[in-house]
Amino acid sequence: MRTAVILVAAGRGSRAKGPLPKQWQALLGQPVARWTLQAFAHLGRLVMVIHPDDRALAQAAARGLDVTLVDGANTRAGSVRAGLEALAGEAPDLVLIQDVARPCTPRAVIDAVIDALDSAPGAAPAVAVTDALWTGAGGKVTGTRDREGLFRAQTPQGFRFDAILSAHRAHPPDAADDVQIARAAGLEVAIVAGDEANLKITTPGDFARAERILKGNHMDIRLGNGFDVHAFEPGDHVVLCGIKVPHDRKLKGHSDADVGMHAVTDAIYGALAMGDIGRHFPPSDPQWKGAESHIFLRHAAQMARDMGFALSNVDCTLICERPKITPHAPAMMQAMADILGITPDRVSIKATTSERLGFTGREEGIAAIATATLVKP
Ligand SMILES: Nc1ccn([C@@H]2O[C@H](COP(=O)(O)OP(=O)(O)OP(=O)(O)O)[C@@H](O)[C@H]2O)c(=O)n1
Ligand SMILES: C[C@](O)(CO)[C@H](O)COP(=O)(O)O
Repeated sequence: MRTAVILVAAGRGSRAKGPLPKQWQALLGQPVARWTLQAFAHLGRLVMVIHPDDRALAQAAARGLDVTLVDGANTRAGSVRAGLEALAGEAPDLVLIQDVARPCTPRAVIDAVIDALDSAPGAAPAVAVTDALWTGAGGKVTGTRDREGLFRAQTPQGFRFDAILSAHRAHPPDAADDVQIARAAGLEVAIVAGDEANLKITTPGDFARAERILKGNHMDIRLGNGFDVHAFEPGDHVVLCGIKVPHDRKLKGHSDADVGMHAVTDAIYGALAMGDIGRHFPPSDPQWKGAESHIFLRHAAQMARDMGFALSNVDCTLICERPKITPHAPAMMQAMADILGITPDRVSIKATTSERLGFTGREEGIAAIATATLVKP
């Protein structure tokens, strides 16, 4: 089935106020219209109907996406008709008609509309009215209405293309939506499950609601990796992931030379795209000479929190022939968790040998590789 999408964007957004029509105003850093276009881009054929004065704004919002711009009319129905006429030559099988002012339409709603068109000429999402309904005048309740069987209509409203084109051509351009026009032409319209998240930005407060919804849809997940190596020198213990482990040599480096903790610290900085330990604690600066490694790790974890991230997990592999790590791993996980401010079940410390190959195989030093996951809800 060839499916086209008409996104109506020719309104003036008078109720939403602001310096520009609502569809061109910014929502989390990009125009409202761009969010809506992105939600439908997978369907391939996009026609956006605009006010002729808004062409530059529309081009900016659609940059990099394949969108045909068509001039609209002074009613919503007139704008939809302009979009339908622009598609008449190519006659797709199905058309979805979407308010560009609905930037949070979930993919499940779009899919449900398309699926319902297998068995009906029209389909549209709606949410059942759950509040009591009143009439009112002069600030007073003047009556009540039965809410049974009432729905709040949403978009996209989907139709077999030929049927809705004929219906629009036969109807004056004054209808509230395309379902009204379809029904006037005798087309059956199936109701599919809408979503409270599928709000239409109508008044100024709706921008903040839409931002909250989009933030929820777009959890920010960051991964970082870290790698470190320290050489052995004469000594009687090593410090690994915060734990003193008896050994016949020690690791060379400032202070505790905790190679595992350094790798985890760099993984966190990496996830934040904030460089590495050397950037925050330059070895050339005397105040950091001999600094203990937990200072670095605490700093990275605090920086993540300050940037709004929760540390979801860290995973560190120590690469050495000796000492044996496994007996100490539970204590290491607890020590790292305490410094990171997370529970030990989110910290993994494990080890491998390098099969006696390379510098770790010759027991010249220990290497560590680590991964960290940060999440901003
Ligand atoms: N002449 C019109 C009027 C509306 N629309 C579009 O239809 C959708 C739903 O309309 P509405 O929310 O009422 O938008 P506006 O007409 O812009 O808002 P207002 O009534 O507050 O001015 C919007 O995406 C709007 O851009 C359109 O393409 N052409
Ligand atoms: C089509 C529509 O979104 C269905 O709810 C709505 O009717 C269009 O917006 P308006 O505020 O009624 O113009």
